[in-house]
Amino acid sequence: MSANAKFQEETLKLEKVLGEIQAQRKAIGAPYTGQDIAEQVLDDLRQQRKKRLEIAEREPYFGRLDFQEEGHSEAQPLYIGKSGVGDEETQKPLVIDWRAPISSLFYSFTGGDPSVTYDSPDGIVNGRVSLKRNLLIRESELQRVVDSYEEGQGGEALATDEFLLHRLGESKDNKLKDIVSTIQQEQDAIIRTEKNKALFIQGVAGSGKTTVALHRLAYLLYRYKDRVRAERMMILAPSRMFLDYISGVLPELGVGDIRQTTFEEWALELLGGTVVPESPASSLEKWFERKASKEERESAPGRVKGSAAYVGRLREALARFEEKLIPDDTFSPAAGVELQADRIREWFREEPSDEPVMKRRERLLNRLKRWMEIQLGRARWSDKTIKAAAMAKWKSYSGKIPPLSAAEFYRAYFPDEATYRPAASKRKPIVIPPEDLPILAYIHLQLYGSAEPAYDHIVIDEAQDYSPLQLAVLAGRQRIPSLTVLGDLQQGIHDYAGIRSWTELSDLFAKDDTAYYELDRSYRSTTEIIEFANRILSGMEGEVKPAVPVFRSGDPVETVAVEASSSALAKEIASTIQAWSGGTGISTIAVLCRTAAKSKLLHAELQKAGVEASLLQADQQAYHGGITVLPSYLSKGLEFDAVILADADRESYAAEDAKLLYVACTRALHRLKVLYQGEPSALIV
Ligand SMILES: Nc1ncnc2c1ncn2[C@@H]1O[C@H](COP(=O)(O)OP(=O)(O)OP(=O)(O)O)[C@@H](O)[C@H]1O
Repeated sequence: MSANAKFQEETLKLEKVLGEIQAQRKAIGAPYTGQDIAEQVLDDLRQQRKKRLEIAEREPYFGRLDFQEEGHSEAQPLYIGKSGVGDEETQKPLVIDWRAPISSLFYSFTGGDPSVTYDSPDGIVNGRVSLKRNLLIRESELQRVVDSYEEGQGGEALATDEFLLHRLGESKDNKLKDIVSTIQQEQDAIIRTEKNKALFIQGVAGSGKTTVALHRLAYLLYRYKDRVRAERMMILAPSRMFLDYISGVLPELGVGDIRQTTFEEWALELLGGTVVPESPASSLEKWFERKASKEERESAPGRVKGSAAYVGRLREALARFEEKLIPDDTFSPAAGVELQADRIREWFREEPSDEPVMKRRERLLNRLKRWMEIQLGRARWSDKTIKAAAMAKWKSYSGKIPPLSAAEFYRAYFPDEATYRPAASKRKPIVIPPEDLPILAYIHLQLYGSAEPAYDHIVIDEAQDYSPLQLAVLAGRQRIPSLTVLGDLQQGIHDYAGIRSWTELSDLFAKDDTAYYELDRSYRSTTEIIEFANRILSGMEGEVKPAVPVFRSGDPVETVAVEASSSALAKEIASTIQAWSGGTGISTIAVLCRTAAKSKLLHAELQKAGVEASLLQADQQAYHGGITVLPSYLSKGLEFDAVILADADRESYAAEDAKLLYVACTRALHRLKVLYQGEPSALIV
């Protein structure tokens, strides 16, 4: 069939599907505003469906796979889209949800042998693929039809996926996008991994970790409909700004209501406003605005206090506390009415051991109250004086089992290590160093538990910056381990608090409960940029894994010496920005400096040179796109069409700064320019 005929065929198909979607959408009326609760619930579902149909109307599907199931006489064309749409009359699927078992064929089939199998809820299904077609539909218009496999046409899928390259070549705005139409085989395997695993993903910069984790959440909600709820899922990311950057992906995948927060916010909420951390900006400054030695980073409080060994010490202290909780005193609410300490201890042990300590304490005290009521008998209990005296005894006994707060507990059991000052008053929060926050969260959960239900699934992004303690705190909020933990050790610029190897985290789980994947293909940057970044990696200590580029060629990376004056630097940057902005498909540009202080100076200098740029700082809530000046350590996780590294000199990026320089360079999609004044960093020569 000619390309024209294919286009015609697909145009007709699209008209038919759009007609059906529109009819279904129109049949759902305006939102219900009445008081009937049952009707409200039903309408909520209807409105959710309407939203999905609206998304589907813009782009109903992106792929077609012609599949002949074993035992069937002919191949069926399957259209795959972001959500499934059925023909209301025939009840047959018009569009199949990308998360459906059969859709996995679209992602896993890359040509070669057309005999394929996929896992369905009823078992393995065998069959043959005769066509794999990509369709680009934008705003309900068919724009491109590209076959990546057609039976009898050579047999091999195109070596480089034209569709993928087209997508990667596009310029980016200030938000991460979904990738349903071009999910790659190795990414699909991660997305579809079974729910009950602590899944660890080590992936090079730009390998799609964040994107894949978000798609996995959408998949789990679809696959485990009956067991998983969006309200019981959580995404943890390093900052509010990063959360804003990824905020568009889930709604586009038809997923709402998932809690998206940072570990810090989550833990502070858990502790109910009793503590506040020292400013995070000042802690970043401590590690990035001046050089910290290797020894300093290695023995940093975050490393020591976040280690698995420290979790062990906390656990042991909590066990000691519990052991000694019941005092040796006899409880005697009235003359001749006594309960020995051993008996009370027995009662305490009878409380369910999976309940937090303080809940058990409360139940025990209530039991004592009931006991004393029975022992005193109705006549004496109704005597006000006797009752008041007994209650006073009960109160004084309760006071011997004090309900310690987490902060009080840590001070009592680790007096040399809890360096914060006690609260000035009950209403004032205690100011704590950042490394104590996970400790207090851990203690609080053991003592008091949480009012929230357990989490069905937790995603932790940039997990190389997490300590074993932080992960232990989170895992404690699940009944069964179900986590997606992703990061890149090669980008571990916060190693003063994070890990050196994934086993530090995975060792917290039973072997059978864990799964580990590596992603080494990088989709973000051009081959030239990836090769440049890989050279920086090779200067790093220990085992390094270079990123493998998808073959997408761009302009060479330029390394330019600039005259040693701030105005010369600003002039060079201004002219680069001007050249790049001239219709080369570049809309976001980052100018990266080694520190926040330098970024501020350069930003002012650029303004003088007539460049309209925004300055991005540590406490920022959102990244707005356009031209941005920021310190390189804040660029982690983000991406820009083009990056200018303003100060790649020997002093700014010494050998131990390889990770930071790697992060900075791998933010660029299409263009990278590296400037230095004086001697260039040894990492780039
Ligand atoms: N299969 C894919 N199809 C199209 N684009 C993709 C694909 N996989 C990843 N990308 C793109 O690559 C870029 C990097 O993705 P993402 O930010 O998720 O990677 P990451 O591994 O989390 O990166 P980093 O660790 O460097 O922050 C994004 O622009 C994303 O859209």
